[in-house]
This record gives sequence, C-alpha cells and structure tokens, in this order.
Amino acid sequence: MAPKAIIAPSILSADFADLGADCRRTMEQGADWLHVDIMDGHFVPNLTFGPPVVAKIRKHVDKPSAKYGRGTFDCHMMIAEPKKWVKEFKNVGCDLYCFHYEAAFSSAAESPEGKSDAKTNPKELIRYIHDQGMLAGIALKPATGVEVLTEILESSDEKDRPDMVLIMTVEPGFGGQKFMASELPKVQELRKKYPELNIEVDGGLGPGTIDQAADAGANVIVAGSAVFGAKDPSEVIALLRKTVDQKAGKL
Ligand SMILES: O=C(CO)[C@H](O)[C@H](O)COP(=O)(O)O
Ligand SMILES: [Fe+2]
Repeated sequence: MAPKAIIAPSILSADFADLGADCRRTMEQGADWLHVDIMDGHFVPNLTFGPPVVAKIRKHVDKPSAKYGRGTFDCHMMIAEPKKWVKEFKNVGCDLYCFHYEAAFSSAAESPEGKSDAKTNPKELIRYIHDQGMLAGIALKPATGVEVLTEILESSDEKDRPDMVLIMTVEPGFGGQKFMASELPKVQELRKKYPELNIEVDGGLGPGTIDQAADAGANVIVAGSAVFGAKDPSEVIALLRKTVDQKAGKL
C-alpha cells in the first residue's frame, strides 16, 4: 500500500519579499513539508535563490523530529551540478536533497572532495547525499522514462536507493504551468512495482488535477500556485491530503 499523503507547498509561489512569514503560515495551514525550488539559470531557464535564503527560512520552520516528518525541507535541485551543492544545502538545513537524473548524468561537477567522474553516477550521488545525513530524491523531467531508475531502485544496498522519486508533471523552470497528465503512466508503473516508495508529483497540481495524480498512485504532492493563490489555502491542503489518502484506501 502506498505511503501516507505528504503535502508539500512549493514556495516558488510565495511572496519572496516576505518568505519567512509565508513559510510559517503555510505550515500552520496544514502543510507537511516545504518544497524549496532551487534553479540555477543553467539546468532550467530561471533563477530562484541559494543557501543563504534557505538558511533564513529554516529559522521560521521547526526541523522535523522524524524521518519524513513535518517541517521537512524538500529541496528540488534544478541545477546543473547537483553534487557540488550537497554539503552546502545540508549545512543550511535541507532534509531531502532531490536532484535531477538528467543533471547527474550530464554534469562534470567538481565535488568538495575533488573532481568527480565526467559523468556523475546517480547511485554514487545518492550514497553521497545519505552520507551527509540527508534523504535523497531523484527527479525525472517529462522526456525521461522511468526505466532509467530500475537499477537504482533495485540496488541491493539501501544507501544507494533513493528515498523518493519525483515525476515532473510540467517542464521544470516555472510555477503556474498546465499539468501534463501524459506523465501519470510513469507514476502508475512505479507504484505497481514499488508499493512503499514515496512518489512525488510536481507541476500543475491542485483541486482540478489531484484525482488523476492520486489515482495513479502519487503520495507526495507539490502545489505552488494552487496553495499560495487560494482564498483558503487550508482547505486546498486538506482536500489534496484527503484525496490521496482516500484513493490509497487509508480513510
Ligand atoms: O518545480 C517547479 C517548477 O519547475 C515547481 O515546484 C512547480 O512548478 C510548482 O508550481 P505549480 O504548483 O504552480 O505548478
Ligand atoms: Fe519543484
């Protein structure tokens, strides 16, 4: 059976001039995690913010007291050199470091320990993230099929296995885009093969699209514009949670 619903508002749609207050408020409104979108202007054609901002907002949200607990900072790293930033993000309070498979395979990142292989191995990167004491997530853009993850997800050593897979339901880079239902078969396939896996969906999620995502088996729901733009964000968060838990037979 799928793990319980985790609702992670994306602070991409928060008021960046009042970020601390917006993060506090969304937690009070019932969020489980904060989804923190990091964009570098290379991997995606947009820029957000880096470690100093994460350090500041961390002070507004209590650290989770358990694995996957409330207050988890779910950092979605839309960056070309994911290995390079692991330690920095750990130091500012990131709990879950979710990198893109496509970046891990194309980057010639230089790690603090020295130059990595020209092509960083996603499995090694997962182990490295775990060694720093964070949960590891791996994200797929719409063009990437889930079959690339089979070896990683079935690795015999749990240090090499991700704690979460993120299936993008928009092209990464911007909030407020239209949900791509074409990505849901990936979620279905993963849920069928890995009943316990945390499967996150990100992009265009809200009251109008949650049924499809929950039916497919997603349990970690990112929603930016649908939560921060709502008249009553608590109501939207509660609806997203109820839909996921109901479809998974948990209510
Ligand atoms: O990663 C992202 C964009 O690349 C965001 O997390 C995502 O788009 C959330 O925004 P919305 O819910 O408004 O689509
Ligand atoms: Fe995101």
